[in-house]
Amino acid sequence: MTVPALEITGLTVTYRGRAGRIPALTDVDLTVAPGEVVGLVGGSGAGKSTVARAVAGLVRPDRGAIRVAGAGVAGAGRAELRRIRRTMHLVFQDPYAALPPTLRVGDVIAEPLVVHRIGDRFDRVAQAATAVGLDRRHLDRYPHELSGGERQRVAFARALVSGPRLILADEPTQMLDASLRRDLVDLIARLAAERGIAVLHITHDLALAQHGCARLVVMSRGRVVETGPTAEVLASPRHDHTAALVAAATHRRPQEDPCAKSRCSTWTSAPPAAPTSVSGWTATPSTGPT
Ligand SMILES: Nc1ncnc2c1ncn2[C@@H]1O[C@H](COP(=O)(O)OP(=O)(O)OP(=O)(O)O)[C@@H](O)[C@H]1O
Repeated sequence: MTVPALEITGLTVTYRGRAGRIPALTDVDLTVAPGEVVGLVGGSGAGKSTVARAVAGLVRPDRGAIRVAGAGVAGAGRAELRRIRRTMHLVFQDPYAALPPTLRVGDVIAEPLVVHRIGDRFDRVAQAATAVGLDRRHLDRYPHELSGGERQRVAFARALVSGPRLILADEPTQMLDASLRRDLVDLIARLAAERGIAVLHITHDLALAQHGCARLVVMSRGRVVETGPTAEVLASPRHDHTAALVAAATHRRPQEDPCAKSRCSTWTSAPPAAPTSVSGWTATPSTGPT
C-alpha cells in the first residue's frame, strides 16, 4: 500500500492565551496521497490554517498523530523535525509579505537549499523557476519588481526547489486578481500530477476547489464534517455546513467566477523559454550561488 504523503488522525489543538482556552481543532482526520490535491474548505475560523500550522510543527497539538510521508511530526525532536520539514513546504496567502524584500528572486527561491544544505543550487533554482513558468530573467529582480501573480509563482518555485513530498498551500490565491487564480490552481494540479507532490490546498473558493482539487475535506468549528470526491460533495452535500457553502458560492457566481475571464489559460501553456545571456542568477552556473 502507498504511504500517504500526509496522514492526520485525531488531531486536537487548543490555543491558550489571555482570552483563555480556544479549542481550534477536535479529532481531525485527513489524508493526502502522493500526487493528490485535496481542498480543505470551510468558513472563517473553521480551523483550516491551524491544520497547516500543526502539520508544519508551528503549533503543538493536545493529541493526535501527524505523519508526513510516514514520519511522525507530533513529538518529533528538533533534528527529526528538521528532516521532516525538508519534505514539506508551506505557501501562504500573501505573496507580498512572504518573500524577503532584500533578496533577489533567485536567492529567495534558493533559501530552502541554503537552510537544508542542499547543493546544485543554480540548476535546482533554474529548474524550479522554469517549472512554475517564470522566465529566468526574473531571477535577478527583487520581489517588489514583480506582479502579485509572479510573486506567488516565486513562492511555489521556492516550495518546489528542495523536492518536497507535500505542499501546504494556505489560501495561495487569496491576494491574486480573479483572472490569475485559476492559473495558479492549474499550476498546482500540474505540479502534483507531474512530480507526485501531495498538496493540501486551503481555500474559501469552491469554484477553484471544484476546478483543481480531486477531493474535498470540509471543516466547521474545528471538526471535519464531510469528505469525499469534489464533484460528489458539491453536487450532493450531506452536511448542512457544506450545503451552506455551496449555496453561498452558487449565489456569488458568475460575477466572481475566475473562469469567466479570458486570462485563465495563461499558465497552462508551456513555460516561456529561458533567455540565453543575462547576468547574475541567469549567468553561467559558476557565478550562481551553490
Ligand atoms: N494564535 C492564535 N491564538 C488564539 N486563537 C487562535 C490563534 N489562531 C487562530 N485562533 C483561533 O482558532 C480558531 C481557528 O482559526 P484558524 O485560523 O485555524 O481558522 P481558519 O479556518 O483558517 O480561518 P480563516 O479562513 O478565517 O483564515 C479560530 O477560532 C481562531 O480565532
